[in-house]
Amino acid sequence: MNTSIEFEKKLAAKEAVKLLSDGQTVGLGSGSTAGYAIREIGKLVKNGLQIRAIPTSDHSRDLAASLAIPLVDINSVDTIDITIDGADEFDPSLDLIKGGGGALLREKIVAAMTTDLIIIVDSAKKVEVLGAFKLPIEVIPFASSFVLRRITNLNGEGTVRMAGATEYLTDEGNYIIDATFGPIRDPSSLATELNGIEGLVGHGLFVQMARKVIMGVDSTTKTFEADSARLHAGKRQA
Ligand SMILES: O=C[C@H](O)[C@H](O)[C@H](O)COP(=O)(O)O
Repeated sequence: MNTSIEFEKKLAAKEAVKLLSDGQTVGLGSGSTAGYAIREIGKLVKNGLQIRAIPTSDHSRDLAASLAIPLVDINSVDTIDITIDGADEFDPSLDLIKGGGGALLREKIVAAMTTDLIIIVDSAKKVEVLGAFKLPIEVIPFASSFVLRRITNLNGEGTVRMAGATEYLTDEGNYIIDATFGPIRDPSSLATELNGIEGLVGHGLFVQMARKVIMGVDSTTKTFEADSARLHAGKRQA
């Protein structure tokens, strides 16, 4: 484990939870950085913060429950005030690649319901152009070969993620294809192409969804804010 990277993740998490206030419905992201935020939220709840939370993965649900963070069923709410989640890459427009941990489908649904999506990252996640990190794509098992061929048609290359000798399964019982498309200079167009493939239920391109990215860097944090006109266009698309 790289201790300075872990320190940056913790700093970003601590900064993000300052945005929480009583009465909010809060989305809980997935992954190691979001895990630090969930632990911070656990401390705030213990000290009296009154929120209700919606986790984006079974793992985050179990972690939140172990910290006595009140949880609510996503189907019982219309909107989510704020979500704190991690990312695998972010670019200068605050477009993201997510899903390295396989939680992208629920994460994107939660993000689409969220007013303020706050992304917390270490400094290694900042890129000029998305695409060095393989794009996770969630598919129903029945469609995996079909989707792999469609990815090839888009000049990409994909492989089904494995967990030992068998396919990795998401919380929704689906497969993940990790795909490379080279540098993704137009995330919005690639997202549209992928959205049109039958059997593909989600992908890790989060375009025009993040309100802020809070990045830990050395012993401080840096916050990047989305252009709000662009963000509203993205929310309508989601
Ligand atoms: O599926 C996993 C999520 O999208 C994570 O938020 C993402 O992979 C970043 O994870 P980490 O904070 O562990 O780098």
